[in-house]
Amino acid sequence: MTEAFARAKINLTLHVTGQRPDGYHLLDSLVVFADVGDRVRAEPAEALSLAITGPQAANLPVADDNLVLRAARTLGGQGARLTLEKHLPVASGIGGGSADAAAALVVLARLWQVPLPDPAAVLKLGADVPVCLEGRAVRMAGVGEILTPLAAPLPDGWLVLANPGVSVPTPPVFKALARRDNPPMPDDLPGWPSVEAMAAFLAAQRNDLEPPAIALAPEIARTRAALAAQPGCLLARMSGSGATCFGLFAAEEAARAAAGAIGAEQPGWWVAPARMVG
Ligand SMILES: C[C@](O)(CO)[C@H](O)COP(=O)(O)OP(=O)(O)OC[C@H]1O[C@@H](n2ccc(N)nc2=O)[C@H](O)[C@@H]1O
Ligand SMILES: Nc1ncnc2c1ncn2[C@@H]1O[C@H](COP(=O)(O)OP(=O)(O)OP(=O)(O)O)[C@@H](O)[C@H]1O
Repeated sequence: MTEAFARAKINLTLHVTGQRPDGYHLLDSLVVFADVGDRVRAEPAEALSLAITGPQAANLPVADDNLVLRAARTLGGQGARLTLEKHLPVASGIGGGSADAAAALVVLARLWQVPLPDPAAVLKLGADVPVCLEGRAVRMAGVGEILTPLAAPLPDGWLVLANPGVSVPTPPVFKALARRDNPPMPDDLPGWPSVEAMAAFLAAQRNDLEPPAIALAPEIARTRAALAAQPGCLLARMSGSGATCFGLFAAEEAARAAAGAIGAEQPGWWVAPARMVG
């Protein structure tokens, strides 16, 4: 049996800087990971099969187009018994499906003793699959395929992820953008000696998908506000195309207290404290 962790992807910034003729948007995004995620397991078997378990399994029916099965087919589609333990909310802006696809590629390449697919085939699985396969903090550009490692290590920090329970499909959010030619981040990203310094930098950046996503799902504004109101929250913003928002914290205790407080106020929300990793 072989297993991989599929970490949540967080867009600390997400600038939409243009659009290609095929409709895909050009991005400039600072991506990190949160130490919370799904698990993908693979065991040898004659045929290819998938079972989904875990607390979010009920929101993801087993279907042929599950990204885990699409990833398996990209690798050749031999036999394997796959299990996806689903913890991350579905269609929520933290790349759960993309992280699962990347984890499936890793476990199946190991099981079948085959190389990982070429970058174009990885990108075809989804714009967030290359960054999830990379699995560390990067500046992400192009439509998601240009990944530049950061010049300096990430500062120690904590995230609180909060999702109000609305699933937000990505295409309508991009479609509802007012402008597609927004400015990128500065050419050179500074190093951040502390998470406070990182938060000060982030405060001057944006997620350009936040206004259109809030127009489609107003609960997102309430989610971001609930995070921003917590003691110790340095910055609150939406990730990806939403609806999950993150709060950035310096201390584990403050992050855990914030997650507890929001969870108590909003029992229907998905809330998770997690170390920022990359
Ligand atoms: C918003 C982000 O999560 C930011 O990290 C990603 O760009 C989206 O990644 P993803 O969900 O893996 O995206 P895909 O499954 O490839 O695309 C979903 C849809 O999002 C839109 N899309 C996605 C990526 C991109 N650079 N431009 C786009 O316009 C397209 O309408 C596409 O049909
Ligand atoms: N293993 C999977 N986990 C989650 N969603 C999946 C999976 N396989 C296929 N999907 C489909 O992919 C869609 C996007 O799911 P996902 O959870 O990756 O969205 P997301 O978090 O908004 O992603 P991103 O941040 O990359 O835009 C869902 O609508 C779902 O039906």
